[in-house]
Amino acid sequence: MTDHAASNGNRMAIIGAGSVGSSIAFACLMRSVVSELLINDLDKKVCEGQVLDLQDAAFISSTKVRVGSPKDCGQADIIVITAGARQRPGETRDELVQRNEDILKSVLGGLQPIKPSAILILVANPVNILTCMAQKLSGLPPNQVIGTGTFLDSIRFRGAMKERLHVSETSIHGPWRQAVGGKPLLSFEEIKTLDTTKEAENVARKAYKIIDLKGATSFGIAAVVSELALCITLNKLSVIPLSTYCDRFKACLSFPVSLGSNGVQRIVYPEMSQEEIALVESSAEITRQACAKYL
Ligand SMILES: NC(=O)c1ccc[n+]([C@@H]2O[C@H](COP(=O)([O-])OP(=O)(O)OC[C@H]3O[C@@H](n4cnc5c(N)ncnc54)[C@H](O)[C@@H]3O)[C@@H](O)[C@H]2O)c1
Repeated sequence: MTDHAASNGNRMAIIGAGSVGSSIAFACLMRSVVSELLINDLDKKVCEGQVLDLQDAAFISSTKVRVGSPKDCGQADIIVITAGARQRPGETRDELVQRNEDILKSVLGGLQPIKPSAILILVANPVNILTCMAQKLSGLPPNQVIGTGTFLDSIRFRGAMKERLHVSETSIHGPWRQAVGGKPLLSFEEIKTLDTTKEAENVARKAYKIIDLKGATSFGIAAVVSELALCITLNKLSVIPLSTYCDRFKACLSFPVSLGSNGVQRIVYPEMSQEEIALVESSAEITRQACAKYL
């Protein structure tokens, strides 16, 4: 099925038309993932400018684009929230929490009543915490509220491995203990000689490197969200690492999930060592503490 065939009848709303929101809109437009794209931003001037610019690109798409009011956006099938304070150079994700919590609260309030079958995608950071907050405040079932999680990090990892192994990103199922064509990644000669800690750090640092160089990241996350939208509209049930509520750890964390028209269908927990489980538990505890006021 072509990307074009996915668009039939679906409507997507993007809240926040800054670097990330406008790039997501452009990626979704180019892939015709929905029939109609609504864009909303507190800054009405910027929002109108982005819509007019996107409309110029729509001649090679089957998607129509327009400005949407918060209420219109609340009735979309897929609602993407990018409205948020941008991460400043050197700022940690946690320092963004308070600024972005206030914005999210006001965005969710404006969208109400949200279409009961809508899938809400959180992009603004820190994504696990905002996903937890949106699960509590949106009124939607938790499986319909997801965050982009570590999908982009996983794409970056696969991109780095592609360079080493000369195989397509889509044939690499990371991280380390996973496989390429059924062969464990760590058993490849090219990988055995790698400093895996350094390689993992490079992947984790890439967002900061881009922010240092150009002030923000936008294209990678745009491609990621267009892919999530396709999974939803086509009910693909692809397994992707996303932020979701993990009953096992009692927190919103990024784990591989199958994603379809109803949102998260199942969580696929990988085999984990005791050391890895302890690391996840400690992340879960930090996330739980940050979310405690919403539980
Ligand atoms: N999940 C990821 O991998 C990922 C990647 C890149 C960026 N981000 C995050 O995405 C967010 C946005 O980044 P950006 O570079 O687009 O920032 P930006 O400053 O360019 O855009 C944010 C936009 O949100 C708008 N906005 C603020 N409050 C609003 C409200 N209440 N209603 C509607 N619009 C509102 C602003 O007017 C602005 O246009 C940040 O939190 C950033 O950290 C996440």
